[in-house]
Amino acid sequence: MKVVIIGAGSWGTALGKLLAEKGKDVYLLARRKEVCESINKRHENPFYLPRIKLPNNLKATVEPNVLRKSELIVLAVPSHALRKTLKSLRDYLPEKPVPLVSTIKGIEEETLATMSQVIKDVLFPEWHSFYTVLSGPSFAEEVARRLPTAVTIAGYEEEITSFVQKTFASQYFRTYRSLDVMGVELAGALKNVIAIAVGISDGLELGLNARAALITRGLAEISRLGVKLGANPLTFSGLAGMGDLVLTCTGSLSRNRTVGLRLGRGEKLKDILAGLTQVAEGVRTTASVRKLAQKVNVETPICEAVYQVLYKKENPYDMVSTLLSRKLKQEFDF
Ligand SMILES: NC(=O)c1ccc[n+]([C@@H]2O[C@H](COP(=O)([O-])OP(=O)(O)OC[C@H]3O[C@@H](n4cnc5c(N)ncnc54)[C@H](O)[C@@H]3O)[C@@H](O)[C@H]2O)c1
Ligand SMILES: O=P(O)(O)OC[C@H](O)CO
Repeated sequence: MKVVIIGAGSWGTALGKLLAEKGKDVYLLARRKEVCESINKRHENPFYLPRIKLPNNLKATVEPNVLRKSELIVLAVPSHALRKTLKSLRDYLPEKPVPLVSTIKGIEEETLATMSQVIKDVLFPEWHSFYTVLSGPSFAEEVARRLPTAVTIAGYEEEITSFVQKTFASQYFRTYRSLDVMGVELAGALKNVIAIAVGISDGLELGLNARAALITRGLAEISRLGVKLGANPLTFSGLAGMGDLVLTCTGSLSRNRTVGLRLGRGEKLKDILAGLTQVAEGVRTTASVRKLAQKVNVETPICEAVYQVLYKKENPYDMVSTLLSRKLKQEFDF
């Protein structure tokens, strides 16, 4: 099977390695020639996934023609780049739709579209039912090191979703199936904002009680918004929900948590972003979530507090007192 992964960053490379080890013919569609050269000649991607040996049947190219005969397409670019990237590649897609797997965790800021909605806008209608989203607690580096991982794959069509589930499943990568595309997409995007909040709290050394409170109330916030937008509430207690939230909020490999930690320790956002070589999706998603929550009239106080720190230069300490001094309420709204 010929697989093309659009995006040769850390996640695209780790998933490409997994599929290549399963015997698939995998091509990473990269932007930079030096990334391709390194993958094709030295079998490593030092720019995004250093110190990991890649299999020989994982190849990289900048040539979009590679998409023409693909049998599975994986999307692994940052959410803000998906629309533009897809538009530029649209003319190279195979004649008939093939299963499409988004591994992207974000919400488009200008349109508030999830990735499935971006795809619906850009691609032809017949591609819609071929869409799936792969999400859950999965640091690229750990997957690349073949450490045990479990994820959720959600799609619109049972048959396509099962096909993608089987394609990715391996001895160390367990895949579950779901039909809740909206829930899985929102859970993956929103957990990054809560991870920034937890990072800030940990950077301020506010303790483990505060961390647990933020994760739990963060989950309440994610679920409230998700359910309002049509997601299945159960999704938020699953791998794409609680699983990924816990991982990203507590795992030292998280880029979103790290952005928060550094803010909490007193660094400026612009300095942190200037030094990042990989995407921290939660920074942009914070602005998207705020607009989305306002649009559908859902309270998201933690996301709002993160927004104030990131975009309005609020002091992180004030974020905490704002959250703690909110009007007392019932734990559950229902
Ligand atoms: N890295 C992980 O552990 C991990 C795990 C699960 C999901 N994800 C998600 O996967 C997506 C990709 O993240 P990543 O970790 O691979 O990021 P990354 O920063 O490691 O790599 C991003 C890739 O996209 C390309 N890219 C960046 N900006 C672009 C643009 N404007 N136009 C086109 N291409 C562009 C880069 O060249 C690179 O190939 C994100 O939504 C992320 O949340 C990442
Ligand atoms: O490094 P982060 O914060 O983008 O998190 C990576 C993955 O989404 C974890 O599942």
